[in-house]
Amino acid sequence: MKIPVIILSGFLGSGKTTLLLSLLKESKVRGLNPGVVMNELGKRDVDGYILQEHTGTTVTKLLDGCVCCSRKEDLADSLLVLLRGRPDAIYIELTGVANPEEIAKTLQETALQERVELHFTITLLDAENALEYNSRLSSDKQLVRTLRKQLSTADLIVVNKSDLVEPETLWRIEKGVRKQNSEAEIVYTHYSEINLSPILSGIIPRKIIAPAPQRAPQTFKGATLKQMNSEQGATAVKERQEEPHASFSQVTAITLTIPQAGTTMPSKERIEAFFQEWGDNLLRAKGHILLSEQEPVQLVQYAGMRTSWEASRYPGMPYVVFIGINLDEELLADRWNALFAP
Ligand SMILES: Nc1nc2c(ncn2[C@@H]2O[C@H](COP(=O)(O)OP(=O)(O)OP(=O)(O)O)[C@@H](O)[C@H]2O)c(=O)[nH]1
Repeated sequence: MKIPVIILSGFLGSGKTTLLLSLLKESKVRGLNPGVVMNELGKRDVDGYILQEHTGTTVTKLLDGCVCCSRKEDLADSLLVLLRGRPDAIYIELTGVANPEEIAKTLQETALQERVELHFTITLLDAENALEYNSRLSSDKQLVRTLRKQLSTADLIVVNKSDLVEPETLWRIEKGVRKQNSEAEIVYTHYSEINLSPILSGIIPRKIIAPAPQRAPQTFKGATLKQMNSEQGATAVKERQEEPHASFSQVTAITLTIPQAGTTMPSKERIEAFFQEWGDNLLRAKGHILLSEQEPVQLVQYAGMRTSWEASRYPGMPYVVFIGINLDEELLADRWNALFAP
């Protein structure tokens, strides 16, 4: 029996890891033993640590590049290693700038095609920012094309962060999504809360001899915008360019540590203002910072121009990964270090 693979795709900060956490918790309830691959553009593994801390799950981490282009071979190798552990399913969380179509092709490679099959591709959207992507990212044409691919190849599109927008915005998002994908189910939610039954349906612990997994009828629940039927504006856009290409060209990930001796720790507000300073150039930041000896380490996340903080048990050296478009690395590092000047 082929091992079902679920791909989690979606732009930076759209809620993929939040969904993966739910998927792992639900898998545990169902007695499933999934293998998990997480790909990060940066050199540090923020999300893998979050998963380990919250679910105890061991994750295969592919850092410092994108498995749909620069690190393509690594994905196939990692999957082969994971398969040795005979998982019930494999969940792959892609970077926010990956094209899921390339991952589907990897699964078709000779060494893998008899052993795994694509079960679901789920693409998440950040409702608060989705409508701005085309203009904000317009300097990177490959990236804009990749974001379209994330939509057109999805079986399920999760419009997340709907707590941050008016219903009118959701209608406009649905209209835009339908231009790329006329068939996928679209659900509206926050904190990636969706009904996971249709996704996990038919995936049964291997110790119980199971038939091949079947997709359940697509009853994802959540809030679907019922009045909008798929015929309205439903012109699926076909990409002409078929050959493989990089999924982005101007996105970089820069990891900065916290200056050590003789430093002053800035307040949370100063760090938040620092993120905002970079405007559209800073797409995402995440890491672990110790703000004072009296407080626990903080997991800081900057996504969709909002910053959130959470206590963490991360024991290592503090750092922050910055992911941006046309970011000036030297300037970023200089200004970052200046934040900690005594
Ligand atoms: N307000 C709000 N915040 C959310 C929601 N879903 C996720 N977040 C927050 O958004 C941030 C990014 O969420 P992640 O799940 O890490 O997003 P991601 O897609 O995995 O991010 P990358 O892998 O870095 O691209 C975190 O701080 C989440 O807590 C939501 O529905 N509403």
